[in-house]
Amino acid sequence: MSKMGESQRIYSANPADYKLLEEIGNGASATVYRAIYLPLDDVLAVKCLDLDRCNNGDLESVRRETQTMGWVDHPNLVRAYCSFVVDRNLWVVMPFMSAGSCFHAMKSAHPNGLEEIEICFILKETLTALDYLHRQGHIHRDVKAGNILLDNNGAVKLSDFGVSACMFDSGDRQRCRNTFTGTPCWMAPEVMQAETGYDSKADIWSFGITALELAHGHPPLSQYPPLKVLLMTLQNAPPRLGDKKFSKSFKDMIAMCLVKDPKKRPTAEKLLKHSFFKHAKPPELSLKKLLSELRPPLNPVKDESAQQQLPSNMTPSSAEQEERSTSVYQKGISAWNFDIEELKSQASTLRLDDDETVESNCRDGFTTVEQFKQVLPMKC
Ligand SMILES: Nc1ncnc2c1ncn2[C@@H]1O[C@H](COP(=O)(O)OP(=O)(O)OP(=O)(O)O)[C@@H](O)[C@H]1O
Repeated sequence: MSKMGESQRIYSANPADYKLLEEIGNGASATVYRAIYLPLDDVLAVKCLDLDRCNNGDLESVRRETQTMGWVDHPNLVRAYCSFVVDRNLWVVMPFMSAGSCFHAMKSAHPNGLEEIEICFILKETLTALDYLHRQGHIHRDVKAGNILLDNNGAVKLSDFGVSACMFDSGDRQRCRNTFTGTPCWMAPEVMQAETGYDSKADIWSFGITALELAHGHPPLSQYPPLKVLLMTLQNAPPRLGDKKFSKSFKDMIAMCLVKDPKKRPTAEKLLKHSFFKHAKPPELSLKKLLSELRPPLNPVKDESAQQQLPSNMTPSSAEQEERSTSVYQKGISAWNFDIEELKSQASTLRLDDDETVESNCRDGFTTVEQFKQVLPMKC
């Protein structure tokens, strides 16, 4: 299924036309490589999914991701130029985002978060992508800094449609989904409660959490285990941005996203009109400094050509260390997508008198283990 690229170029479905270079990313389901499309000498990214490692549910998510990536046509969304099967792998060909993800930007240069001017531009572009997706009847369901990609020209694109969902499934407009997915720190309260269902407003909550992640370098509650994140999200007041260094309009915009009742959250379209986004500066003013500070998001350990491109101030051992800490952080978060059964079994073995989490949550409102278990999703 070869397709026209953004630049009106056609990319073939012949693997011999692509030369895979170094690894640039590694997610729960795939490895992403920088690659050259030999007929045009174009640099691209190729996501390789090992189909043998996928069970039926994963295959469905792969099918959805490639399908969504194929039809999206928006400057702030990563689209698939084409996809095809090579041996037991699915290759998805897409534009190469040379500066990597916002998660990578924070880990490599700004562990305590980005500047407001940078965040404002990145969020405005991301929200524009969400507005487009929602108008098409789609929910992204995994909005987070790790899925917001940057290139060295200041382009911002939302990626990873592995868990995105269509609200028009089965031909009917299905406004509410009731499948449990997403990652706990960014997950809206209504998504955690499987029986209530959710819609595109769940992305607005995740967007608010992503704003806090960009401001602090990590999302709220990231220090807690998944089960505790679920419970605290449901029971505690929504997180807020408190730091004096940020503007009132930024704090107010986040507060509008992080309202527990989804009906009271604004749509992406309405949120784009918030005064915070009126201050967004073009990338040459907002992202120039950040982009100049970033190391290329290449895998320095496994690939010699990648190692040659490391800046002189980054020794292989510090690069290795960063890679290790990054992969632990990413796994700790992304793997949660697939750990719902594990969470349920954890909950079933918990006893009120021997678990601090349950005890504290009972103090905060839950009175029985049964009540506590009811917050856990029944579907996944
Ligand atoms: N087009 C691209 N250009 C540059 N880097 C990319 C591109 N696509 C993905 N990456 C990098 O690869 C990483 C993993 O990609 P992706 O998130 O698509 O994989 P995944 O297996 O779906 O991840 P997850 O664990 O979030 O489900 C991203 O975080 C990003 O750093």
